[in-house]
Amino acid sequence: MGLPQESGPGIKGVAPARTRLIAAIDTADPQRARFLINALEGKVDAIKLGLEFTYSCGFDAAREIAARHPVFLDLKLHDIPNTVAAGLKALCPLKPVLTTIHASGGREMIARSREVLQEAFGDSPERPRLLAVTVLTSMDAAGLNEIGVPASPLEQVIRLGKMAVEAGADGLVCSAHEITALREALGPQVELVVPGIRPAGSVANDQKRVMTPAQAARAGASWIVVGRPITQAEDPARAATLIQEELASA
Ligand SMILES: O=C(O)c1cc(=O)[nH]c(=O)n1[C@@H]1O[C@H](COP(=O)(O)O)[C@@H](O)[C@H]1O
Repeated sequence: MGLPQESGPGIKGVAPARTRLIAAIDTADPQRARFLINALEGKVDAIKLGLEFTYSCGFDAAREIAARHPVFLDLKLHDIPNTVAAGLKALCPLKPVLTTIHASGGREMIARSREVLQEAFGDSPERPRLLAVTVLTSMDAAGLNEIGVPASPLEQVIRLGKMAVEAGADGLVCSAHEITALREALGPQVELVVPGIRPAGSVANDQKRVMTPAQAARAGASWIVVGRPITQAEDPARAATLIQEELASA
């Protein structure tokens, strides 16, 4: 797993030079995590450690992995600005490549988050890229409506995405369905990190707004995030290789 060389697409409104693959290591078992990370060495561009791994295996285990691999630390912080900023400050020693907060936490929360990272890293390329999660890929219009958002997922992603980038986010987590509109609204530099990815023929599980790796790459994803289609495959390394081949030929 090499550190990412390219950041974002090169030409306005078109796909990045290469859409990179992140494997989500969603497990509570440190041995299983180690097995998967070893199996995926050289096959994926980064690994994602999220709530399940970090809460079960601990921050030190995450730190150990981040010292050896490019890590997307996905803890989706969402609290008052002061608390989120302090939480992010505590995460800085891990030096993740990417990390997440919720865009719906609001402008000040995002701005304070960016400030903390800027203070810790200055303009160093090691500064973790701050991603704002827009509308979870497990949500559809009915789900949004139920929580009092009378907009389509696309409208809400664009609304939150514009605000988050203005406030200082380097990128957004969105579904592949919103990439084209986000690129039109925000241009080529913004990092678009896209979960809800399912290779053709695989089950959606709890994901609602899904697309294939090739569709996401053609739309202009900077990164795709794939969990169960890799981690629950009989041969995770082969599953990752097939996805990389699909991305390369998209
Ligand atoms: O922030 C994320 O990574 C994320 C945001 C989102 O809207 N949807 C989403 O699925 N994710 C994460 O992406 C991964 C998707 O896993 P699979 O559905 O197993 O491919 C999980 O680790 C989720 O936590």
